[in-house]
Amino acid sequence: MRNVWTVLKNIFWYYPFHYSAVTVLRIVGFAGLGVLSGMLIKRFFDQAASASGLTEAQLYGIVALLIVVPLVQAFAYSVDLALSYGWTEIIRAVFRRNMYRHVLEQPGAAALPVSHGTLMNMLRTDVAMPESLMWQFPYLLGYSLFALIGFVTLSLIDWTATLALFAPLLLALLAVRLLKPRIAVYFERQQSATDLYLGQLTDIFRHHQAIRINNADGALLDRLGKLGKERAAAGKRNAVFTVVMESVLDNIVNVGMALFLLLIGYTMEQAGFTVGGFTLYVYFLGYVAQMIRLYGTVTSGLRTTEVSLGRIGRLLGDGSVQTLTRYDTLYLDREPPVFQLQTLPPRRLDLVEVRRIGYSYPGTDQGIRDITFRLPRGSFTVVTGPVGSGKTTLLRTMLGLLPKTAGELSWNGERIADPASFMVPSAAAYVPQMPALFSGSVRDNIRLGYPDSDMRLDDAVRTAVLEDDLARCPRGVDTLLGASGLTLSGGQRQRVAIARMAYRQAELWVLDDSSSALDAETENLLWERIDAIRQARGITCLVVSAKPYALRYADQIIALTGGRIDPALSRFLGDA
Ligand SMILES: Nc1ncnc2c1ncn2[C@@H]1O[C@H](COP(=O)(O)OP(=O)(O)OP(=O)(O)O)[C@@H](O)[C@H]1O
Repeated sequence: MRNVWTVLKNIFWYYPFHYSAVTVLRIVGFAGLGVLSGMLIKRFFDQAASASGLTEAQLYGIVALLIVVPLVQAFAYSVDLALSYGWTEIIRAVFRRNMYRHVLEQPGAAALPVSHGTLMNMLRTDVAMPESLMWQFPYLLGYSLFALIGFVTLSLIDWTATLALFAPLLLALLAVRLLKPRIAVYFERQQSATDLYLGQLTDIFRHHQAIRINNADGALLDRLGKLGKERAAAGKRNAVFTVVMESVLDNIVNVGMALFLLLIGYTMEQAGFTVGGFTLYVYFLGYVAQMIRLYGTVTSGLRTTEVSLGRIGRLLGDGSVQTLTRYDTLYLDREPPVFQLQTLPPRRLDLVEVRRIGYSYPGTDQGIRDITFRLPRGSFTVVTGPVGSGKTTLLRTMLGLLPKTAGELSWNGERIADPASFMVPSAAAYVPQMPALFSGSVRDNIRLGYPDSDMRLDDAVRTAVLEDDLARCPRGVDTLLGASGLTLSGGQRQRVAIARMAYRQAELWVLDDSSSALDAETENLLWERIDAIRQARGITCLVVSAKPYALRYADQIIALTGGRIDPALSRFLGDA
C-alpha cells in the first residue's frame, strides 16, 4: 500500500494548486453549503410550525436562500469539473508516456517482462486507477466533514437519535473490512483474463497471414472465443462482487434509516421533537449514506490501485513508482520542439576486437560463451553454424541489444563501455534476421528518420539490388507499402532493410541472414555489390549466412557450435 500513497503524493505535486482548489471546493461546495441548506430547512419548518408562523419577509428570505444555495453549489460543481477533468487526462498521459519511454529505452532484444496483451491492458486501464482514486478523496473529505458537523449539530438536539443515525457507519466499516481482501482477488482475475484476451487479439492481427496460410482461422477464433468468455466471466464476477459490496453498504444504511425513524417517532412523542429537527435529521441522513458509499468506493479504489501498480511494477521493475510518476512537459497546448536527429560524428573503424564475450538467456543455459575474434578495417567475416548455434545471439550481444554477461568489446583499442549506445550509425548499422518495415513509402522506410538525399538513396537502392524491383513500380521509390510492408515479397523486404542499412553510411555493416529469401542470381549480385563498396570505402562486414555465396568473399569465418567457436571449422584473420 506504500506505493499507492507515494504515487498519490507524486500526483498531488503535479498540480498542487488545482488539487487543493478542488478539495476546498468540494468541502465548501458540498459540506459547507450542505450544512447551511440543512440549517435553513430546519429554521423554515420550525418557524412555520410555531404559533407566530412565518412573516412574509422571512418566507421570501428563506426561499431565496434555498434557491441561491443550490445555484452556488451548481457553480462550484462546474468549476470543480473544469479543474479536475483536464488533469485526469494529463495524469494518464504522463503515466502512459513514462511507460512507453521505459519500453523504448530497453535494449532492443530484451524481451518485455510482460506479454503484449498485458502491456495493452496496463496502458488502457491500470494507468487510470491512481488518478481516479485521487479525485475521490476530496469528496470523501467533504462528506466526512459534513457528517462530523451534522453529528455535532444533531447530538445537541437529540443524542440517541444521532447515535442511531451514525450507527450504520460502524457496521459499514466492519463490512468493508471483511470484504476488502476479496476486492483485490476479483480485480486481479479480471485483469489477467483481459491480458490473455488482448494478447490473443494482438497475435491474430500481427500474424494474420501466417494464420490464413496455415488454415488456422477456426482454431484461433475458437481460442479467442474461449478467452473472451473467460474474460467476460471474470469481469462479471468482479462487477457482481462490486455491486454486492455496494448493496451491502446500501442495505446497512437502509436498516439504519428504519431504526432511526423508529427512534425519531418515539422521541418526537416523548420529548416534543420539532418538525424542523426531524427535517434536519432526514436531510443529514442522505449525506451519511453518501459518505458510507464513498468510504466503500475509496477502500476498493485503494485495493485495485495497489493491484494495478503491482502489475505496472512488473514492467517497470525497480523504482517503478518513480519511473511511472516522473513528470515533464506533455506539449498539449503548444508544438513540441522539432526532433533533431542526433547523428553521431563519423567513427572510423580500424579494428574491432571481441574478447571472450558471452551471454546466457535468463533462466536457461542457452546463449554464447567465450567468443573471441577481430574485425580489421575492410574485412569480411562470415558467421556460420547450425540452426540454434548462437549466430544471432552473437551479433545482438556485440551490438548491445543483449547485455553481455562476460568479456569485452573494443573499437580501435578502446573499450566500448556501452555497446547499445555505441554500436549505432555512424559506427555500426544492422539488418536483423526479421527486419521490420512500416507503412509509408519505400523512401520513408529506407530513410527512416534520416535526412532526404536522392544521391544517397540511389546508392542504397543499388547496393541492395532493388533498382529493378522499383523500376517495375509506377511510383518507384515513392511506392506505398501496406501496414508492416505487407505488399512486398520476402526478398524485397530483406532488400529494403539492406538499403536502410546502407543509407546510414556506417563503418561496420552487420547483416543477419539477410539474403535467405533471395534467388541465387540476386544474392550473387548483392554480395558482389556489397564487396565492391567494402573495397572502395573500407567498410567492414560481419555477416551471418548459411549459404555459399557470401562465403566466397569471406576472409574470416567464425563457425559456431552450441554457442562456442569451433576452431576446426573456423578460419581467422591475424592472431585471434
Ligand atoms: N529469448 C530467448 N530465450 C531463451 N533462449 C533463446 C532465446 N532466443 C534464442 N534462444 C536460444 O539460444 C540459442 C541460440 O539462438 P540463436 O537465435 O542465436 O541461434 P542462431 O544460430 O541464430 O539460429 P538460426 O540459424 O535459426 O537463426 C538457441 O538454442 C535458441 O533456442
